[in-house]
Amino acid sequence: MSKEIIKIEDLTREFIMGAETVRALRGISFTINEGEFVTIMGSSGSGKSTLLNILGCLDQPTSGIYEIDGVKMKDLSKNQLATIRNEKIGFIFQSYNLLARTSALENVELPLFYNSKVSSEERRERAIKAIEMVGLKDRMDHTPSQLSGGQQQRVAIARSLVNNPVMILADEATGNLDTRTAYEIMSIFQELNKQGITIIFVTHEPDIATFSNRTIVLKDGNIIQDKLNQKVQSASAELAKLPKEEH
Ligand SMILES: Nc1ncnc2c1ncn2[C@@H]1O[C@H](COP(=O)(O)OP(=O)(O)OP(=O)(O)O)[C@@H](O)[C@H]1O
Repeated sequence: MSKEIIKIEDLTREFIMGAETVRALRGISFTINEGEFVTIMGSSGSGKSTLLNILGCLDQPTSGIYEIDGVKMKDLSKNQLATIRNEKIGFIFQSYNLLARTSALENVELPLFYNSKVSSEERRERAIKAIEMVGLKDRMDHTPSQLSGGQQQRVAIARSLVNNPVMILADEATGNLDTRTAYEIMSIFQELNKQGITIIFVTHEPDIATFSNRTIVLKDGNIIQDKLNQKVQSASAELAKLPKEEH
């Protein structure tokens, strides 16, 4: 049986806005096993980003339990949470969040600068390996402005991998990309998932969710659906079906 990596129980998050309380999450519960590829869907304002921020230890719930690998996040200090964020979780955002005047390789090396156990040689080696995994070795000296959107997102994926995270959290990671590029990125995620990395992926797009194994749907801060996808599509197979690009 696979190991439970995430456990959420009766989780709430409220924001006090003057006299009003916004109940962004209203007591949700689920578990995620190691190796799952989960998409989180729901309309605007349903609580997706709030949930992802809590899962990424960027925010604390108002009440309820959040455990990673059996450890309760609310028992940890700020420093311990920062270590978990840096060593266990890879983050990928819609807007790539790369440093502008810095090469792809140096962007990927960045998370390792905070890891005093890693020497500069090892840092470089690991960054090159991560860049290779996303198929960008021939572009590693380019800065973000010299790369396409899809290539920039690959750099961001490589950066998220360099610390060997146990899970990747992605927030609308294909939101700025055309269909072909989005499918290319999804095929990289599927490949990483095959290698055992747990992926939690927030998206608005139902076709993107078909590439994951399980979909959780939020509405007004509640889970209204949580089910395994009966037919998981292969992103590389779907990519091959798209009309050829014209140049
Ligand atoms: N920092 C905050 N302060 C006050 N209210 C907030 C805050 N963050 C989120 N909210 C509110 O919580 C609710 C859920 O927001 P959230 O950003 O999680 O939704 P979402 O599903 O990610 O939406 P979108 O798809 O538009 O990004 C919304 O009503 C939002 O206005």
